[in-house]
Amino acid sequence: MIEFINKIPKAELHLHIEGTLEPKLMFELAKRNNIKLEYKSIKEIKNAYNFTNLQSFLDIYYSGAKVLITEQDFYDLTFEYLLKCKENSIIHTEIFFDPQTHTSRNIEFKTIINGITNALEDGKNELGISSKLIMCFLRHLSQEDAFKTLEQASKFKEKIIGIGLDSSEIGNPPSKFKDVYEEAKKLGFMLVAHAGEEGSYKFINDALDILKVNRIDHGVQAVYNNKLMQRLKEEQMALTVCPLSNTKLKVFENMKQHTIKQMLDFGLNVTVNSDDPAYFGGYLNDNFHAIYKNLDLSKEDIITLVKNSFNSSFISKELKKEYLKKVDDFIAKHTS
Ligand SMILES: Nc1ncnc2[nH]cnc12
Ligand SMILES: [Zn+2]
Repeated sequence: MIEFINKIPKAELHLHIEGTLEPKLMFELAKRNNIKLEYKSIKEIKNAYNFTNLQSFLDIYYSGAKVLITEQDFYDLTFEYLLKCKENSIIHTEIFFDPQTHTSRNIEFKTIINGITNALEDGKNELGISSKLIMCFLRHLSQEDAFKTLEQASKFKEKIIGIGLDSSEIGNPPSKFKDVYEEAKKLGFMLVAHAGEEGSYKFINDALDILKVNRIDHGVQAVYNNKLMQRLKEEQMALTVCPLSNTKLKVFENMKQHTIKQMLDFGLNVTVNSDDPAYFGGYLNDNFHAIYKNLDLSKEDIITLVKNSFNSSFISKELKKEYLKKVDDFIAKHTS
């Protein structure tokens, strides 16, 4: 089964590109850009990745991102992730980026987006991996700041498929960003938002009702409300669940406590994703291995999760059909 998991063609829908910054590249970029890191070795960095909750991670994650300065840095970061996609049999990926993390350090918007999208183009041509880019607003900042970021993005509209919302969930409800989401929708962006990661399940309802999102990122708190579970099932709302992230950030004490199998059995449209793999100890296949081993998933469960990812992606109907056929062909070849 591990071989089947490793090789089945997959889509990833919840991945922060800044969260793929491996300690080795962090050191290289720090050296290249003459930046002094707080850590003396890769081992020391890895030891610091001992999180107690979302905020304890975010502090370290934003600090790590300071080594990203030039277009080449963003290119290298992104291309390195695409090589991981190849290793993980990911044939389509939808990537988040956090422009405010960088523009607040006086890095130009065009430096960030050109570095990332040039790598994505090369990833398509050289590795055969298709991709979409989703711009996230940092929810600990103001809606006014989000509006400024939306304005900066307008010149690059054709490179960005959608808008997302991330960072510290508690204390920063979806309602804070109602107007900017309304504007983004008018401009034609797809809409997603982190909701119900460690914040209340009510934020999931709010992301749906107030922000009008097309997908929910995480959404694992939904299991605490039957009415919401029923709604998510009826709407077949996509939930981009990130198992290793959830255990690393103590949303669940350990993988045996994770509710993804319960959500799947209830009939929810759940997908598996890696969130910030360089910080959480594993890429997409590692996430699949962890839930497979700890939650007694069947082969059918794995197939459903994989198909859900393609069905919930923002690619065209034609490409969806093509990719789902690849999945079916793979299954046929590996079931006999
Ligand atoms: N898991 C996560 N939740 C909220 N914001 C994030 N930014 C990067 N990873 C995140
Ligand atoms: Zn995330």
